[in-house]
Amino acid sequence: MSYKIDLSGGILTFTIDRPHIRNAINDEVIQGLEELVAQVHNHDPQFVIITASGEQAFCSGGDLSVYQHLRTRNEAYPMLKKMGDVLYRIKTLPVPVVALVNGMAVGGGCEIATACDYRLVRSHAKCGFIQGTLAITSGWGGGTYAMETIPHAEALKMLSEARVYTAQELLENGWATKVVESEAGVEAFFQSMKKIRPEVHRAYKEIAIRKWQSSHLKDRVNEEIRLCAELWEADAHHDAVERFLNKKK
Ligand SMILES: CC[C@H](C(=O)O)C(=O)SCCNC(=O)CCNC(=O)[C@H](O)C(C)(C)COP(=O)(O)OP(=O)(O)OC[C@H]1O[C@@H](n2cnc3c(N)ncnc32)[C@H](O)[C@@H]1OP(=O)(O)O
Repeated sequence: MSYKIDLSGGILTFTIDRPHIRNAINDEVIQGLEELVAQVHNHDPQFVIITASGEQAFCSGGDLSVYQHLRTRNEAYPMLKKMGDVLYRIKTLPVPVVALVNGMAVGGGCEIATACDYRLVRSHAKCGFIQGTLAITSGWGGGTYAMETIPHAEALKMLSEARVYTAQELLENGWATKVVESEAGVEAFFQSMKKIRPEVHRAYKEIAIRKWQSSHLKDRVNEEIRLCAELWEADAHHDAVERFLNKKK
């Protein structure tokens, strides 16, 4: 299985479990995220955590060995939309969603972390919207969420530079909630959050969801997905993916 879902101490944890491929996202992981959303509504946890196996990567984005076969905008759109839809459902879950960024989060991996309410970033982790180096934009909603999460200039810079940022840089631009050296830092975060009753956390999440609904966040995400699909079919994108996949051959 490419993922794990565990419930413990009122926390539902989703772990991407493909460390050999830097926890890249394939269709099975997308289905797992859809299962995560269903389990939140079944088990009523206090918090949701999204993380990944190993220390090297949180997530390296879409699995290029699989998605390289999507050539046209019409072929790419269904994958982008399916992942974009489940990421929106994760963002609008009725409880706080915490990304434990255990390692590199690049491309769609950075989008997943950005969709979460909080980002606890390990000090060695580097994260960035590197889609620009593949001649596309974010395509799962992450660009829209970045504009919601950090100041405009910082978001536009992070998206447009298409590079990885250090944990310290991510703390300075507001993307990282906290840089954690070890599990103790994560534990301290949850001990603090658990001092407040679940119904208060849910009420504040409701306020955020109402803001996103009234500002048509979902429509903005859908436009991002459409634009990414358009750029996807250009030779510049396919050539960049080809270079990555052939880099070691
Ligand atoms: C809308 C979202 C959008 C989309 O879905 O298209 C994207 O996410 S676009 C961005 C797609 N992701 C990338 O371009 C990142 C590609 N990966 C890397 O740049 C590096 O792997 C990095 C920086 C994440 C880690 O580098 P490191 O040197 O630590 O590891 P390797 O590069 O040697 O990778 C180990 C092994 O995993 C394979 N790998 C890594 N990432 C991916 C990926 N996203 N898709 C497929 N395969 C991936 C890599 O090829 C190596 O395989 P091996 O057979 O061992 O050579």
